[in-house]
Amino acid sequence: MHVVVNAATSADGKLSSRRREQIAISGEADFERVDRLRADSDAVVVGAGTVLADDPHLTVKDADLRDQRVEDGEAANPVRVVVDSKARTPVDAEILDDAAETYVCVSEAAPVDRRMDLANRGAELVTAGDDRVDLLRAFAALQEAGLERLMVEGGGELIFSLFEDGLVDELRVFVGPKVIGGRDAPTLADGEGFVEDFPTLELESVERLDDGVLLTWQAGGR
Ligand SMILES: NC(=O)C1=CN([C@@H]2O[C@H](COP(=O)(O)OP(=O)(O)OC[C@H]3O[C@@H](n4cnc5c(N)ncnc54)[C@H](O)[C@@H]3O)[C@@H](O)[C@H]2O)C=CC1
Ligand SMILES: Nc1nc(O)c(N)c(N[C@@H]2O[C@H](COP(=O)(O)O)[C@@H](O)[C@H]2O)n1
Repeated sequence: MHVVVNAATSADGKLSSRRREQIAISGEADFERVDRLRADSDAVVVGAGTVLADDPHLTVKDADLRDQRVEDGEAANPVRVVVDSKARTPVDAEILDDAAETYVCVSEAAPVDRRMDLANRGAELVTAGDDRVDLLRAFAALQEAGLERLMVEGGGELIFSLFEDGLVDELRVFVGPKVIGGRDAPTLADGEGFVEDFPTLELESVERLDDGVLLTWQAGGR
């Protein structure tokens, strides 16, 4: 399995504002790059916080890229995955439409009726962990289901946990020309934060894109 974390941050490292509303940080060229990365992935993964905040669709926007996937024998869109400990994903969420298959990874603490609602909406449920999703087990289940190339789009809580569990192979960050600010605004890696054994990265490339910069790092675990 190969896990790429992709995100866009403001110049001051925020994923969005303290209101947690979706903000277009990427420009046109970066959104096109993200679309190509989605098209090259088996699954696009987000946390429940991102679903609740953004109601994303997580599909490939360019019809030519979708056609190419179908020509290659794949579904038009990659599988969508939500990491959602308490099964809070709304049943009318965009990611539960029929544009692609959707997996919801829940913990044992997720209420049974919520799990049933999601299953009735066609979601494939993966249960791993007691109070919160055990990412190592959940990702192993995704791999068993044939999902090898994973793209994680956020948000900050999920990205931190993936680094904590040593699950990140590559980090791609578009740093855009905005200052968002705010101590409560989400950053690239939130969670508890590290105080030692900081994950280290190896810089692979730096590319000017739109009015920002794309940084590509290889992640070496902890
Ligand atoms: N600029 C960008 O590229 C992106 C920005 N965003 C922004 O990020 C914000 C959402 O991020 P967050 O609030 O951090 O939520 P998040 O998307 O990281 O989801 C956190 C949730 O994931 C679930 N979860 C289950 N197991 C977990 C585990 N082991 N570790 C961590 N989480 C686990 C929990 O339900 C938790 O509440 C929104 O404001 C959204 O707009 C989100 C994605 C990309
Ligand atoms: N790459 C990137 N740049 C930005 O500026 C962003 N705000 C995001 N957000 C992510 O994209 C998701 C929306 O996807 P759909 O357009 O609905 O398919 C959003 O939920 C974030 O994960 N990404």
